[in-house]
Amino acid sequence: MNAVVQLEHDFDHIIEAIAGPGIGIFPDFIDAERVAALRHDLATLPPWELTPAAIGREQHQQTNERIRSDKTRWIEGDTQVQRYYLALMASLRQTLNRQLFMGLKDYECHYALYQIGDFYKKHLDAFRGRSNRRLTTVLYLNDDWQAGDGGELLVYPFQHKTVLHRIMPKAGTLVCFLSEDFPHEVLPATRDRLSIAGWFRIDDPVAPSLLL
Ligand SMILES: O=C(O)CCC(=O)C(=O)O
Ligand SMILES: [Fe+2]
Repeated sequence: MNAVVQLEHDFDHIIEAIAGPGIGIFPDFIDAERVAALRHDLATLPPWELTPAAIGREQHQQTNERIRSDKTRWIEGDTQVQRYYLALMASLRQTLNRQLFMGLKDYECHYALYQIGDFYKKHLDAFRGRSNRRLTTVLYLNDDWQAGDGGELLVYPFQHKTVLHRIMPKAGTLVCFLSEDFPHEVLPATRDRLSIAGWFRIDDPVAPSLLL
């Protein structure tokens, strides 16, 4: 049984979460060995390949260190473990399309490095009718993360100020949510915080949203 098939089982929980509340948190989504390989892949990138992250729409990207201060690098399948992760997400995309008719056309993702004190202020990943990002995924790569290390992802219900989820960025945990529906922010940490943020996209941003 290969790894992708092995993880099919976990997709059931993702499907249920997206069809239900629109968000799910999945500890141990990826085995420790593969998480370690991804972490190593990111940690050994030449430093100049990690660049200040951009915000805004694709055509009008700008960096704004008041909103976010992490550094990112797109994952394009340069290494075996990158190809594994992209294949796994391709398989998830097919499952989402088959079971929820989401019409997801592709997936883009990047490594993100938040160094000590880095943050990403409260934001939405997509604005209705103005972005083709439909579903956000974040996979954390941090071994032995402790409560005192900070760096939590805070997720809010749409247009509410109370925190819905407070998520520690522990190795192997995947967070998955509808990009237009959940404002979220990354708190500063006292150690480096490594992750892969990704987005499933549709072709046409003005197409009607999934009706659940
Ligand atoms: O790293 C995280 O927990 C979330 C990152 C994020 O919100 C983003 O890249 O849009
Ligand atoms: Fe985000």
